[in-house]
Amino acid sequence: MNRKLRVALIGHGAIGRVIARELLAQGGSEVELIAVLCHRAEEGGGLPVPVYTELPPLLALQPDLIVEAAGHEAVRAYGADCLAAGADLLLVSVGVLSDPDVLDALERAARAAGRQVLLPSGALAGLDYLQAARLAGLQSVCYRSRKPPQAWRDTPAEKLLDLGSVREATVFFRGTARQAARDYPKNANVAATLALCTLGLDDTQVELIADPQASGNVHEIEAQSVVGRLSVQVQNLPSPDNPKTSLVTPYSALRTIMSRRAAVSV
Ligand SMILES: NC(=O)C1=CN([C@@H]2O[C@H](COP(=O)(O)OP(=O)(O)OC[C@H]3O[C@@H](n4cnc5c(N)ncnc54)[C@H](O)[C@@H]3O)[C@@H](O)[C@H]2O)C=CC1
Ligand SMILES: O=C([O-])CC(=O)C(=O)O
Repeated sequence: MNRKLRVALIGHGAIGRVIARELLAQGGSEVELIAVLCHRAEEGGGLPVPVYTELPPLLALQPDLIVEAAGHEAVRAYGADCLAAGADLLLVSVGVLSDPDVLDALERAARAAGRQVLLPSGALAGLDYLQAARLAGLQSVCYRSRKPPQAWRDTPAEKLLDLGSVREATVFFRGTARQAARDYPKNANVAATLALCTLGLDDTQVELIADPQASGNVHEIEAQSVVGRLSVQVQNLPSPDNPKTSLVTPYSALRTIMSRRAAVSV
C-alpha cells in the first residue's frame, strides 16, 4: 500500500466537479486523480488530467479505483467493465442497485475480479450505527426525505402534485426503498444505500415529502433494534449546481476514497 491510489472519475457534474477539485488539491498526497470520463469533452474543460468520452482509454490507464458520479445509466453502462478491468468501483448512484439484475452483475464482476463495490453514506448519516445494530438484531427502519418543491422537478412527483403551488409539507410517496430508488433516480439513492446496509430494499420503508419550509434537503431515519433506537436528522445544504443533490455528497465520496490509503481508518 505504499503506492499512490490512482483514481479515475466518471461524471463531472455537481458531485464530480467537487471530487475532482478536491483530489487535484491533494497534490503530493497518497491519492491522485488520473482521468475523467465525461458525456461530452467540453464538460471536462480545464481539467489538468486526460478527459475521455469513452471508457476503454480510461481503463487502459489501470486506475485502482473508479468513482462514479454520473447517474444510474452510467452504472449500467460501465460498472461491470470497471470491475472486470481490475478497479474497485465507488458508486454514488446507488439507487440503480434496486434493479436486481444490476446488483447481481456487479456482485459477480466484483467477485470474479477480486475487487469491491464501495457505497459511501452520501447525503445520509448514522449508517455505521445501523450496520452494527443489524449484526445484533434490527427490527424496523424508516427513512424520510424532505426537500423543497423545486428539488422534485422532473420526477414522478410532478404528476402527483402541483409543485408550484405546494404551501405545506406534502407526502407524495410512501413505499419501499426499492420503489423509491427506482422511481426517483436523482433523489432517492440514499434510500437504497440505507436499505442495502439494513433490512434490504423491500423491507425498508420510505416517505418522500415536498416541503416549501424545508431548511435544505432534510433526511430522517428512525430505526429500532435490540441494542437501541436510532433517530437521526440531517439538514443538508443543497449543491449550488443541483438542488436535488446535497452539498455533503461529494465529500462523503472523498472520505471513502481517502480511507483507502489512511494508516488509521475510522
Ligand atoms: N448517494 C447519494 O447520496 C447521492 C447520489 N446522487 C447520484 O449522483 C448522480 C450525479 O449527481 P449530480 O452530480 O448532482 O448530477 P449532475 O447532473 O450535476 O451531474 C451528472 C454528470 O454526469 C454526466 N454523465 C451522465 N451520464 C454520463 C456518462 N454515461 N458518462 C459520463 N458522464 C455522464 C452528466 O453529463 C453530468 O455532467 C445523480 O444522478 C444521482 O444518481 C445524487 C445525490 C446524492
Ligand atoms: O443528495 C441528497 O439529498 C440525496 C439524493 O439526492 C439522493 O439520494 O439521490
